[in-house]
Amino acid sequence: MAAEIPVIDFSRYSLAVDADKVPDSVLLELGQEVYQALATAPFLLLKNCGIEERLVRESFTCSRQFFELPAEVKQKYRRPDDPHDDNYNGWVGQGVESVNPEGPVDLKESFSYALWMEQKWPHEVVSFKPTLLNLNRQAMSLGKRILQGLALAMGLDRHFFDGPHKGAGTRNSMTATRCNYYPEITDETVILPNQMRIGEHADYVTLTLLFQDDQGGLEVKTKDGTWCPVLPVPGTVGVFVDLLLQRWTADKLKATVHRVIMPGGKCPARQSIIQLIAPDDDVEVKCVDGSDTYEPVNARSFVTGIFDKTY
Ligand SMILES: O=C(O)CCC(=O)C(=O)O
Ligand SMILES: [Fe+2]
Repeated sequence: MAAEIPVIDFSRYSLAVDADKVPDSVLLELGQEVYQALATAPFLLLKNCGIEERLVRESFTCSRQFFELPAEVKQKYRRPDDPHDDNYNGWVGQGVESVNPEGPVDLKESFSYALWMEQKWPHEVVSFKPTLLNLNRQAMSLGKRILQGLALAMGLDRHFFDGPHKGAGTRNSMTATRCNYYPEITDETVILPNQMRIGEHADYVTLTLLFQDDQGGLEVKTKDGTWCPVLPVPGTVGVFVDLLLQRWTADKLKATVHRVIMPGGKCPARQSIIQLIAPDDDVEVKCVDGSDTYEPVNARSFVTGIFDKTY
């Protein structure tokens, strides 16, 4: 089953390589590999992306230290209740979110942040802010490079997606990083029927990059509707297609439907960190093939429309 998840070597356009020195012909080949993989499999893993392993490990450590703080401390960094708040970032405690509105609440906590965010950084974990901002910067650059490869593979200009994402890291973009913490289960009798660590959903922006620890539990839905486990592969970054990229590509790439299941019985905590790559708030997303598969939508309204249903 796990063999269905392709692993692609991204070293030709890794962050360690000067982007200007990589000609379109080289990027096209790599972009086609990524595009073909995403057009057939629901998800892929990239290796040799140039994001330092040590940084990923340190990010998990800081994030865990934050989640282990008492709830009254984490409350200071709560995400606002209103999804229309333009700084819709911060801590979300357990039992609040249900990414699948039809399912029970997710058994997780999260902390989301963006590069421009000035307040709400937990000072209790000293290296939290610098470490996680460093990961956010590198993940945003990687996301941009993946989109450049996909643009060439789609017959577009290499920089087609650069413009609509130029505000990433500013207040005009919903591009954000989310640290997820799925607590240890010590008493499985408290788990509700069908309760997940995170219920079935697709992410709602352009692309999502995933860093996960070694616990497993992530599953992606294949085209025939079966669930495929994504076994953790150290040193790789996962790539999900999100709902706005599905609209842009007029269904040539389909959004990755995914969930994190409960391993069953007592189990240790699990951690993941995702980088959401979102178009700027004022971008109109319309099918690049000129078809009317989807009506053009404003990126911000599309996403807040989903928040209204989910949270
Ligand atoms: O924890 C994971 O592996 C996935 C997290 C996820 O799907 C999300 O935060 O949207
Ligand atoms: Fe997700």
